[in-house]
Amino acid sequence: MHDSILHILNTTKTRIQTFGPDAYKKRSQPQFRKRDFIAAVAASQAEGRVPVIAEVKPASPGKSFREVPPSVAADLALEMEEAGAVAISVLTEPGVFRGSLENLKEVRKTVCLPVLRKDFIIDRVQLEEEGSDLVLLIAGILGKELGAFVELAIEKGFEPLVEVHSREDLELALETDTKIIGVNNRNFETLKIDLATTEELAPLIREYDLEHGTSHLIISESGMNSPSDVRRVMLAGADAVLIGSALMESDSVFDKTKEFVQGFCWR
Ligand SMILES: O=P(O)(O)OC[C@@H](O)[C@@H](O)c1c[nH]c2ccccc12
Repeated sequence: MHDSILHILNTTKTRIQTFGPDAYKKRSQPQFRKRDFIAAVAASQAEGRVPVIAEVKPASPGKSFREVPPSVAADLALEMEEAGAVAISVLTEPGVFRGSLENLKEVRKTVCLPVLRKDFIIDRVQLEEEGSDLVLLIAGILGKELGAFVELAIEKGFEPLVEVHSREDLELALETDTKIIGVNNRNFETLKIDLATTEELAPLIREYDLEHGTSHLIISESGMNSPSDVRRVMLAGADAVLIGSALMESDSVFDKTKEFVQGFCWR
């Protein structure tokens, strides 16, 4: 693991210990009607759009994009929605990524799209926090506990998105009940991007599904800067893409999102 990721895991652990489980209000079920991400992806494809999950990301390791208080998060998400994004991802990790649960809450109140909570979930108590439609669970971090976290997430009313980066991660993911697998093109040890990660893993997921009569939605995550990057991962078998930095760095989040959404016809 890269130092910045280890730092995040440590501070997350400390935060949970400091505030203690009592600080987390139990989510009353059903908390709200979950927005159907899988249906949204199908609708987007049927309309000829590229399904883009657009990410509200104030910063990333070693890089700061912009100050994002909740009102700005909501405005950005609205621009993304109006430009045709299929869902919004909101960073809630408060240290390195400078996200917040307030941003998540404000975004979900403002847009009609499904919302993904992007964080480092390492403790069950985090699944009692602010609601979202989808929650990210990272196979490389949860390891053998992944299956139990997927079950709990489902029980709590979230749609899990299990993130993988290697064949070992993928094996763990395929043993769980997740319907959505995110292939992260960024290596958590070096933080380097390689879109070939999707080219390697997406076909393995397709093969698995054919053999087992199952069906997984594949999201290619990280490192896409242009419609041609998106084309590459879609041709490799991704159903949708997750883009943060390229949008946050642009002068117009609306225009940039639109560029990706309208990108090309891949069929
Ligand atoms: O900014 P990018 O390269 O477009 O990447 C977005 C998203 O994939 C990335 O933020 C991400 C993927 N997995 C994560 C896990 C935690 C925090 C962040 C992430």
